[in-house]
Amino acid sequence: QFTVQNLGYPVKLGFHMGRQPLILVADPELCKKVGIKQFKDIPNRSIPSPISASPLHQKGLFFTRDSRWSAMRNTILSVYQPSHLASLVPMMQSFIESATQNLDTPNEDIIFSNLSLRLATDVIGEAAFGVNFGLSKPISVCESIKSVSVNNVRNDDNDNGDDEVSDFINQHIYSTAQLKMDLSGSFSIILGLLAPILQEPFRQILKRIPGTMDRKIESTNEKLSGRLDEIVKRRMENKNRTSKNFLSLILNARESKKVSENVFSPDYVSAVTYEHLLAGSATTAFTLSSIVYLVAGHIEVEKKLLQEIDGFGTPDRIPIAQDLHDSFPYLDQVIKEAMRFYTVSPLVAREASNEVEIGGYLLPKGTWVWLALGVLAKDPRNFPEPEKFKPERFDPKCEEMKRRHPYAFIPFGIGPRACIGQKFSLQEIKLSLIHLYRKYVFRHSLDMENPVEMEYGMVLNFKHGLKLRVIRRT
Ligand code: HEM
Repeated sequence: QFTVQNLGYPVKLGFHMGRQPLILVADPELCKKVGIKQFKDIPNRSIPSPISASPLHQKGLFFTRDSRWSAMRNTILSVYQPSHLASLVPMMQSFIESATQNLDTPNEDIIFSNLSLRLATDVIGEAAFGVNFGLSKPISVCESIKSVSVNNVRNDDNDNGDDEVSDFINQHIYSTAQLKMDLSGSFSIILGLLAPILQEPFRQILKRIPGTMDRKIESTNEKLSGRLDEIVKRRMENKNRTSKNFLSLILNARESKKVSENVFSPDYVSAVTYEHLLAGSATTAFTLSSIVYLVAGHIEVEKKLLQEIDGFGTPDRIPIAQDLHDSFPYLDQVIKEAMRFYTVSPLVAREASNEVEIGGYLLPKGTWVWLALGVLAKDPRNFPEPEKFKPERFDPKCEEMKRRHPYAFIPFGIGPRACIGQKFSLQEIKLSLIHLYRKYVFRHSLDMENPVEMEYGMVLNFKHGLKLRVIRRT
C-alpha cells in the first residue's frame, strides 16, 4: 500500500498493487485527452477485491461496462434530463421536509451524515425503483449522538411497514460502509493485494468460517442481492408502470423489444439498479454533509449564504427548477468550492484501448489510467491557496475563475462516461440546503474530532460521522 501525497491529497493505491501498469493523471489537459478520447472504461469486473466484494460480484455484473451499458445508459438518460428533473422537485422537497423536521432537539447533537445518507437513499430509491424506502422520517432522540453509532445504521428501527424494502436498504447502507479500499477490509481483500491469484480460492473458504469478515460480507451480499432480485421480479410482473423512474424505463424498454430481453436480463437489471442506488446515495450524501460542515466552520460564508437564501422570499416559497438555476449564484459557488475541497469521488478509472502516448510516456495497450480528480482540485496552479475554503473563487467574474483550465474542476468525471446523475444530485443538494438554512444554522459538535478525519474509500467519507449542533434561527 502506498499513498500519493505530493499534492496534498492522499490517494491510496494499495488495492492496485501488482496488477497491470498504472499511471495516475493529475493534469487537466491530459485528463481531457484521457476522458474523451482513446480510452475505454475499465471493465470493472477486473478491479480487485474491494469492489469485487460487493453484492453483485458473484453474478460478475457489478459495475461492468460492457457493450450492454451503452444501451442501458441511453434508456435511462431521459430520467435525468432537465424537463423530467424539474418535475422531481416536489418529491425531493417532500423527503427533505420530512427528514429535517424537529432537528433541533434541545441539548442533543445530531449525526448529520446519517441523516444525509438516509435522505439521499430515499430520493434515489424513489427515482430508481419508484419505491419509498421510508428512511427520511423525522429525526428523533434515538438518533442523537449518544445512542447511535455511525457504523450501526442498519440496527436502527424502521417501522415503515415495508419490511422487505427497509431491510434491503439497511443492508445496502451497511454494505456501502463496508466498501473499503485499504488494508482495513477483509482478509481476502488483503490477500488479493498481495497474491491476487489466491484471493478467490481463499474467499471461498473464508466465507464459510463463522466470525470472519468474509463471512459477514458474504452474508450481507447474499441477502442484498436476493432482495434486489425480488424487487425487480415483482416490478417485472406488475405491467402497470406509468411513472417515469429508472426501473420502469428499463423494464418497458425490455418489453417493448426496443432492446433485446437477453441484453437486459433480470440479473443485469438487478445489477445496474443496485449500482445506481450506490452511485446516487453515498456521493450525494457526503457532498451535502461536507457543505454543511464547511459552512459551519466559516461564519463569513454562512452570513453571505443566509442573505442570499433569505432574499429569495418567505419560507413558504419553494424554489422551482428555474429558480434553483438562476436565483442562487452564491449557493452555486459554495457547493462547487466544497466539492473541490472534499472531492467525494477522488479517482476515475480508464484503460488504454491501444498503445498510446500521453504526457511524453508511451503506454502499452491495457494500461490503467486513473484521473486523480482530488489531486487536480488541490493544484495551486488552478486553485491558489488550495487549502483555503473560498467559494468566491468560483465567481464567474473573478480573475482566478477566468484563468482556470476548464478541466481543472471535474468532480463528476468527464466525457461519454461522465456522471449521469450530476444535475439530479445538484438539484437535490440545493433544495436541501435552501430548506435547511431557512430554518437552522449548524455548529460543529464538541464531540466532533478536530481536525476532522476522513476515510478515503470508494467514495470519501467522514471517518467518525459528521456530528453537529443544530441551532434554530429566530
Ligand atoms: C455529488 C454527487 C455525485 C458525484 C460527485 C458523482 C460523481 C461521479 C463520478 C466521478 C463518476 C465517474 C465518471 C467518469 O468515469 O468519468 C460518476 C459516474 C456515475 N454516476 Fe455519479 N456522482 C454523483 C451523484 C450521482 C447520482 C445522484 C447518480 C444517479 C442518480 C449517479 C449515477 C452515476 C452513474 C450511473 C455513473 C456511471 C456512468 C457511466 O459509467 O456511464 N451519480 N459519478
